[in-house]
Amino acid sequence: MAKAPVRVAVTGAAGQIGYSLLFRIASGEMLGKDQPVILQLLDLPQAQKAVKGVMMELEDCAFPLLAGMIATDDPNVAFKDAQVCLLVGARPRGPGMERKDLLTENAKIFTVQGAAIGQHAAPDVKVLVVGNPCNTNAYIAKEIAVKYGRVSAKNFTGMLRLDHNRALSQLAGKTGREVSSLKNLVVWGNHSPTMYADYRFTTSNGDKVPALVNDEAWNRDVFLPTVGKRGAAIIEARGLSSAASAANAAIDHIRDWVLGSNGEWVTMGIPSDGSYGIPEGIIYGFPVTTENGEYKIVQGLEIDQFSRERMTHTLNELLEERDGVKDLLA
Ligand SMILES: NC(=O)c1ccc[n+]([C@@H]2O[C@H](COP(=O)([O-])OP(=O)(O)OC[C@H]3O[C@@H](n4cnc5c(N)ncnc54)[C@H](O)[C@@H]3O)[C@@H](O)[C@H]2O)c1
Ligand SMILES: O=C(O)C[C@H](O)C(=O)O
Repeated sequence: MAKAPVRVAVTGAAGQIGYSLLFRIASGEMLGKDQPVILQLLDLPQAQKAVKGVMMELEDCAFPLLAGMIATDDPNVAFKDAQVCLLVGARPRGPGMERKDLLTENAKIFTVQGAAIGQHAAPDVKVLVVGNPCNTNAYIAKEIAVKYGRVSAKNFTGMLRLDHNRALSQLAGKTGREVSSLKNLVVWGNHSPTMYADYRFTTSNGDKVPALVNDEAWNRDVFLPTVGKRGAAIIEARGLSSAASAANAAIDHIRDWVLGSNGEWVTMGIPSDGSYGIPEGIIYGFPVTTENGEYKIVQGLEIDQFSRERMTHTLNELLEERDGVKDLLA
């Protein structure tokens, strides 16, 4: 018997990430090749004409799994009964900006959308925030949504998967190993240059990646800055922020969350439960495994002095961002 369709809300549907994302969701790459979806597309009033154009193209693909779609500029309509919400719509940064420079402007979007999700989404909704600064925007949406008592704080996540994928590719290049052979990588903390991509536990076909790399200077001087500043390098090269790779990471994040990671570690920005000394509630990149629609933090990893310094540095930035938005949450 055919499965019931899943309602997927996507914000910023007329934007560049939206254009890379929607067709892949509708073709079954996110929720499975046997899972019909209904797309609930949100964008600003002035973008509705462009959203209609995207919907015409979706229609022209004749995707067998696309069971319906709506476009709206009303968050209460977009999130109604949504089981998956991809919060992409927000202003992107330009050259010379840091993601946290977007906070004042973008934060308000997530207060409104958090309230709409809290009131209208399915109680077990899974939310991924892509719009920057994504950790703190996810924090805002979570804090507001849970006030309505229907949805669960643990289901609000921020996107660290692009950083995870970037780190995998850099390590594959350095070691000459295939990306698919690399296991047990983690990116701790904030989606910002302070993030800490940590390959101390990474293996490739049973070999330890730190031994294959065997170059501590490369870790500090090349790997960490390359992964941390990759978003800015793309803006510099393209004149626009990453889009297809961001959409790809969003697909990876939700697919693994819903369908399971088969025991493999993936990085998700999730509300801390206090693990590794990270204060509860902060949306922080952790190594997780996923099964049956739930994630579990990988426990028991040794944190050496260098790692603790890096983890604290990225945490401090998140604490500062949280302080910067506390008035919005009062
Ligand atoms: N977390 C990550 O790894 C990651 C990666 C890439 C981009 N991003 C972020 O994703 C966001 C979107 O990037 P983009 O390149 O698609 O931008 P874009 O400017 O191409 O598109 C943004 C879309 O969002 C819409 N929008 C703005 N405010 C909205 C609101 N209140 N409700 C609904 N829609 C709204 C705009 O009308 C536009 O259609 C940016 O904040 C960018 O920095 C995050
Ligand atoms: O860097 C940006 O502003 C966009 C995005 O967060 C990225 O990492 O590519």
